[in-house]
Amino acid sequence: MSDISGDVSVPEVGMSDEDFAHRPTVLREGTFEGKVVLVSGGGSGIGRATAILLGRLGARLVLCGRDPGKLESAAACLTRLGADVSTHPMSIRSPDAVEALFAEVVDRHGGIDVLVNNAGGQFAQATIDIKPKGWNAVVDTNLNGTFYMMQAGARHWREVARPGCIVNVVAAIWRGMPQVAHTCAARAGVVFLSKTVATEWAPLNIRVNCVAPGTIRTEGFGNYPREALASFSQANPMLRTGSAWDIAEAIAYLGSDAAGFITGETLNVDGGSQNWGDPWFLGRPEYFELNYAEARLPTHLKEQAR
Ligand SMILES: CCC/C=C/C(=O)SCCNC(=O)CCNC(=O)[C@H](O)C(C)(C)COP(=O)([O-])OP(=O)([O-])OC[C@H]1O[C@@H](n2cnc3c(N)ncnc32)[C@H](O)[C@@H]1OP(=O)([O-])[O-]
Ligand SMILES: NC(=O)C1=CN([C@@H]2O[C@H](COP(=O)(O)OP(=O)(O)OC[C@H]3O[C@@H](n4cnc5c(N)ncnc54)[C@H](OP(=O)(O)O)[C@@H]3O)[C@@H](O)[C@H]2O)C=CC1
Repeated sequence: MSDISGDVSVPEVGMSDEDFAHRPTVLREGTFEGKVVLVSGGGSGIGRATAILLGRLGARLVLCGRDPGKLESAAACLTRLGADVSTHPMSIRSPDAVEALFAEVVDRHGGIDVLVNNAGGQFAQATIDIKPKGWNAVVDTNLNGTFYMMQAGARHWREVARPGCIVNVVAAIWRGMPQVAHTCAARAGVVFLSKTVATEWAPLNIRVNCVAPGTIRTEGFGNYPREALASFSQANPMLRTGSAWDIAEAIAYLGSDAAGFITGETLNVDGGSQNWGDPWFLGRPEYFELNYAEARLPTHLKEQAR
């Protein structure tokens, strides 16, 4: 691929398009040669890093998301790198828009080989205060939207009798996710939906896997207050956040033939947060401050704790 030049002022926290264009990867050049890869939410953050990595590895890229400006900016970068890319503004929450997207992509590229369901997100709120509309918005995006995309992919592959591969970006949900319960519930749904269809769709030669990111510094962090960001780097025993590149490489691996015997799996890329860590999306409530917890102990236990 050619060198990147021109506008690289990308809204990536910590890593730029330039970094993604040059960062070494263990994956062999040409790994995705001749493959068409659809990346939802490909205009920013993890999706954008994934598109750049897959483009470097030879993929033809299809990017979708709601904001045409973000998609155009990512496409301009990929074009500078020499990749073939098309952009499709739409919302994964609309089954009609998903159907139209697949029709457009098949028309333009002749088919799809790998589907990366990365689009998603949430807002932080105490569960007790979440309104039905907010709950539904998050579940609709992360669970329903991902399902529409997965089903459209499977129907496409069944129709053309071609192997398929799905990689869903979920989250490190294993110890619950206080202050983002809606997304935790939706991602848990995607994990078990994926395990289910990994079996149902095996006869169609379709592999289905998930990548579960821990706290990954992207522009998505802009949705959370300063107190939350402070806890994000304490969310795993490595005491740091990951990069979009860490996730992109995991997606590329599961999407490649190197993972040809893996299906129904979830790969955690979380710095070990499933074992230890403490992310709070609005900041840690006083109740959970260690000194405060000690202060609440009955006297005899307080003495034992010292
Ligand atoms: C584990 C590590 C960390 C993870 C990090 C990441 O994932 S980074 C990646 C992060 N990237 C992202 O998260 C980006 C993607 N996120 C999004 O696009 C939105 O958060 C979305 C998922 C709600 C979808 O949006 P949409 O356009 O469909 O929704 P809308 O705006 O029309 O709102 C619908 C309803 O939701 C409610 N409500 C919404 N916001 C708030 C709030 N702040 N407060 C309270 N409530 C809120 C409200 O009820 C509202 O209705 P109302 O009362 O206004 O009539
Ligand atoms: N960063 C982190 O620490 C973690 C991130 N994740 C998940 O990883 C994924 C990528 O996040 P990240 O890159 O960090 O943040 P971003 O906010 O940059 O990425 C979210 C992407 O999803 C797209 N999107 C959101 N809603 C829709 C929709 N209804 N239809 C189509 N596209 C949509 C957005 O594009 P647009 O706004 O143009 O629609 C955007 O490109 C998300 O699912 C996120 O929740 C999971 C765990 C941790």
